[in-house]
Amino acid sequence: MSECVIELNQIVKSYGAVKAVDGISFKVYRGEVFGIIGANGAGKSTTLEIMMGLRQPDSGDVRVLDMDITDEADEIKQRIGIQLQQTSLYDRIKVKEALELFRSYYDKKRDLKEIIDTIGLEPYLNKYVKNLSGGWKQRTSLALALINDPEIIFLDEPTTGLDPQARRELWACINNYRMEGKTIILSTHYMEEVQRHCDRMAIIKKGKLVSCDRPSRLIDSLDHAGTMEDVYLHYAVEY
Ligand SMILES: Nc1ncnc2c1ncn2[C@@H]1O[C@H](COP(=O)(O)OP(=O)(O)OP(=O)(O)O)[C@@H](O)[C@H]1O
Repeated sequence: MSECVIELNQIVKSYGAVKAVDGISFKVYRGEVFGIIGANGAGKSTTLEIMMGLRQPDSGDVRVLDMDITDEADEIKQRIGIQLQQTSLYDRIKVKEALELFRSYYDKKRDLKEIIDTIGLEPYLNKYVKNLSGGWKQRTSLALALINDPEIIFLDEPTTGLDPQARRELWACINNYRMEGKTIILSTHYMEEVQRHCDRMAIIKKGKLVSCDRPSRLIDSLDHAGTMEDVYLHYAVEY
């Protein structure tokens, strides 16, 4: 078994009366592409944000790269990469400026030219982020998540709203980094992406983990399930 790089143990997080995460535990291993799926409001983003160190859980333990997420937050942030859901934060600056700004945040830096070439950003460097299409915005934010050559890359719905070609191209970029042995953790609403690209996945329903396994094993475990969409409808949806 490869090394465990993330361990969540009984995580709970409420926003006022809303229990967004309700006792979630799972492990992620080095080199995995790990998907998190669930209906709108199930608690995927909150779970991701807790793993990224952006939110404190009310209770439970989170270990990332064998460090405590609260005590060793600074060291962890140097070794992970984060791509949030589409944000207007960087709309007013150019792609090149965003890359340079992010680069200044980190001690360890990956070669910028190599990232730009791999992701194909060269023609867009002098464009304002706000003027890019959705696909190029997402590629820019993937580039930003890679700037410190992270061991773990977190992607919150990286392909939402993209057309099929842009989704395919973004996955080609993500798979490049998977081949280097990076651990990739993402949330998505696209079940065919999970089936095709994820080694394992967690299904969250109303803040609870209802299943965590390989897509093929989840499909095989259900009578009459042929696709991940059948698995999603069985586990994640409330009728
Ligand atoms: N900052 C916040 N303040 C109050 N409630 C919040 C906040 N963030 C999330 N919630 C609520 O917590 C619950 C879980 O939200 P979360 O964004 O984690 O779900 P999600 O599975 O990522 O949803 P989606 O697929 O729509 O992005 C939802 O009921 C949401 O309305």
